[in-house]
Amino acid sequence: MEYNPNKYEPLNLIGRGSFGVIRKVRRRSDGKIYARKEIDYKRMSEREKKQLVAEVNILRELRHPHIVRYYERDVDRDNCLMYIYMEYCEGGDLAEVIRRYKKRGKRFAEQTIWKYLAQLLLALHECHCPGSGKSGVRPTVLHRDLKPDNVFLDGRDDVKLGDFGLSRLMDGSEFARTYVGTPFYMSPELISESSYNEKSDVWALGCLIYELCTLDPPFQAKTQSQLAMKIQQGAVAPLPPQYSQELFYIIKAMLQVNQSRRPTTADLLEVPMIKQALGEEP
Ligand SMILES: CNC(=O)c1c(C)[nH]c(/C=C2\C(=O)Nc3ccc(Cl)cc32)c1C
Repeated sequence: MEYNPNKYEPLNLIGRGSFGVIRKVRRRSDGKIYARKEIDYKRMSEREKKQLVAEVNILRELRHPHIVRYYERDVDRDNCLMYIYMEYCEGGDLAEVIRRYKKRGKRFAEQTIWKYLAQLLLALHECHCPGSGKSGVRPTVLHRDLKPDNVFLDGRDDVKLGDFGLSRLMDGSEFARTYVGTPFYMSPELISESSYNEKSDVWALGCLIYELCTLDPPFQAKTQSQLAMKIQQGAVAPLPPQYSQELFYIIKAMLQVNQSRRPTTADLLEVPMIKQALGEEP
């Protein structure tokens, strides 16, 4: 399909992914608003380009109410740019909301945290257990980069998992080069260099839910080696008193250092409080 520069009207920049920018765009034919990720593949190796295309093809098939929808892609060969057109989430990313709450001394309501946890579990379950939802059978997709910056809010205050698995494109070295910020959500098994798996996504989700309660990650340190030690010890400080023991219990279960004792998304979706939080879903 030939690149059509006039199909979408570029609007303002709204975000920055780990290898490209996100721009708000308007489709000229019907005025509909989308988010466009603009990937500069000038410096990518042939292998990475092939992986990127394969990755986008898998991600385009992920159809779920709590996964940011991929619509189409386009390639501007003259400028070595790949455009990925996705669902626009007017609430922005969760990292920005956490920053805002911290600045204003606000806290998330416990009910909201259960709702976000339940919705993100459904999204992760759709990725980990292909064919569990309505979409057809396909390979397991591991998110690998679950963090507040990659969770987006729509206009109804529902959360959507975004920026899928593209970090998998980088092999060890490049991922390190491309990865920005401190790996607060890195799991113990990733630190001990065993393989990343579904339980590593559950660990990252546990870190994210803990951060919604305290507005800080569960493990923090001045240096990466001190951070690694804290993660491998796995000591989780209590939540602020306004939150229930049930919430703390589920977070501690997700932050089990021993991944064989960590619950799967299927296990967690059976928890009564999670079922109750989903009960409100249409
Ligand atoms: C300040 N930026 C924002 O408020 C913001 C808004 C309104 N939307 C976004 C981001 C996305 C958005 O709206 N849709 C997306 C699909 C995939 C990815 Cl990786 C990101 C987005 C952002 C970062």
